Amino acid sequence: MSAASINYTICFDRGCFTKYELKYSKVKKLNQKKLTMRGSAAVTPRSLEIAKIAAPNLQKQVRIGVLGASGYTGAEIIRLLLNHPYFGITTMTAERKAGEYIGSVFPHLITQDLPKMVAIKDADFSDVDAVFCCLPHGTTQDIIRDLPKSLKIVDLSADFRLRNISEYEEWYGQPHRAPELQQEAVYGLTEISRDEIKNARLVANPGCYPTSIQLPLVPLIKANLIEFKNIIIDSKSGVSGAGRAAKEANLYTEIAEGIHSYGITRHRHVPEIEQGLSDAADSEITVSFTPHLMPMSRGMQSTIYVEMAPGVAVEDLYHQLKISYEDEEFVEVLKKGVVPHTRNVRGSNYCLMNVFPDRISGRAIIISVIDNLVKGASGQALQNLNIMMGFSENTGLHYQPLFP
Ligand SMILES: NC(=O)C1=CN([C@@H]2O[C@H](COP(=O)(O)OP(=O)(O)OC[C@H]3O[C@@H](n4cnc5c(N)ncnc54)[C@H](OP(=O)(O)O)[C@@H]3O)[C@@H](O)[C@H]2O)C=CC1
Ligand SMILES: CC(=O)N[C@@H](CCC(=O)OP(=O)(O)O)C(=O)O
Repeated sequence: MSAASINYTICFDRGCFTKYELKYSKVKKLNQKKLTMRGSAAVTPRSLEIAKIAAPNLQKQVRIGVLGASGYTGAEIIRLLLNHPYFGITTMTAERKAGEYIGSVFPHLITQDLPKMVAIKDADFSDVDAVFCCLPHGTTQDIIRDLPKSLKIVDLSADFRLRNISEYEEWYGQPHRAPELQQEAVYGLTEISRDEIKNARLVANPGCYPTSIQLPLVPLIKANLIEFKNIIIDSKSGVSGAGRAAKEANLYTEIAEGIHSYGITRHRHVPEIEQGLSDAADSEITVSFTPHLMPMSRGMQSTIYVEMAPGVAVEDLYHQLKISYEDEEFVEVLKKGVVPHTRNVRGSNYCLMNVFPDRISGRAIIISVIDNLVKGASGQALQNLNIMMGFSENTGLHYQPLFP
């Protein structure tokens, strides 16, 4: 920028266009979906104003599609993307809510100018570089199979998480219809697999429970600090984990003022957790896993009971977690004795964890907390796409937890 003039670029996506056209007479409405203006202007209050608006838009160089924008993880990725300097939303899809604007489905987004949601069959992927696929598992395989091969994809569903197709079919109760894509998919537990994620076209974003469980256990298993048997995991989730589609079991009266277990011994995250832990151990690990539903909208805690390897003390587990995550922005091993609370990660991409001695000698209790919709879904998905597109991993993820 010279002292006398200022370079500006204005890149208007559909929806944003009219707003700025009214505001800045320099911008002529063209009959285009997208208009990019470049030039220079004398430094005046107006040109500075244009540049201020233009700078972030200029940089929105990656065009994003959100499939399943009308669901909880879709809404959450939109919330995060709206503050992302390089990713701009050009396409959004819905099923029942197709034809509606996001603000009518999610009023907390009503102030945002975003494209109308369309049915997937009507979506135009010609102006999309990457998609977040926020669709129910089972539906995702067919849809991803038909997307242009040039697209980078982060799939939030479980469809491509299990390498073993027959295991998928057993736990999800349906045939896998895109096994060839499964071979290509990279399991996207960011802190553990970022080197593979960098070169991936299709990333299978981990489940929320498996994220909260593998983050603390993988480093301890890799360091041989815990026994590979008798791992007991007790997890608790907020109700948004079940998605937005109406279900009787998720009515306020069924959830409020109580807590209950579900999926005992047969929850579909068991094979995903065991796959990750077995990879870390390089031998087969089985776990006891029981999820619970909590009367809160978002948040997740996993309490994990382990046996330490002979001669290992709780301090060794703590030290290992500390050194494993000392350079990680989104995983925080708390000070000794501090108990992680789900309320301290709400709305953020953080995982907080700590390890405590059990009163039974030789055993330890690990606690980790995440926001199921952020680190457990959309936040981690954004972390992964940042890596896939060559941006700094934390871009657009500087949200501090909400309080209260
Ligand atoms: N909620 C969570 O905490 C987490 C969820 N996930 C996974 O992310 C995915 C999305 O979850 P979530 O956002 O909670 O789910 P929701 O039920 O809230 O949203 C599902 C979305 O998919 C759309 N949809 C439903 N059926 C179809 C179909 N047949 N074809 C095309 N679109 C369809 C819905 O559109 P419409 O509403 O318009 O019908 C909606 O936009 C799931 O696979 C889930 O398991 C992963 C980690 C955590
Ligand atoms: C509370 C609740 O119902 N949670 C969901 C898990 C969350 C989720 O969406 O699972 P994926 O990450 O595999 O998609 C469940 O138990 O099936």
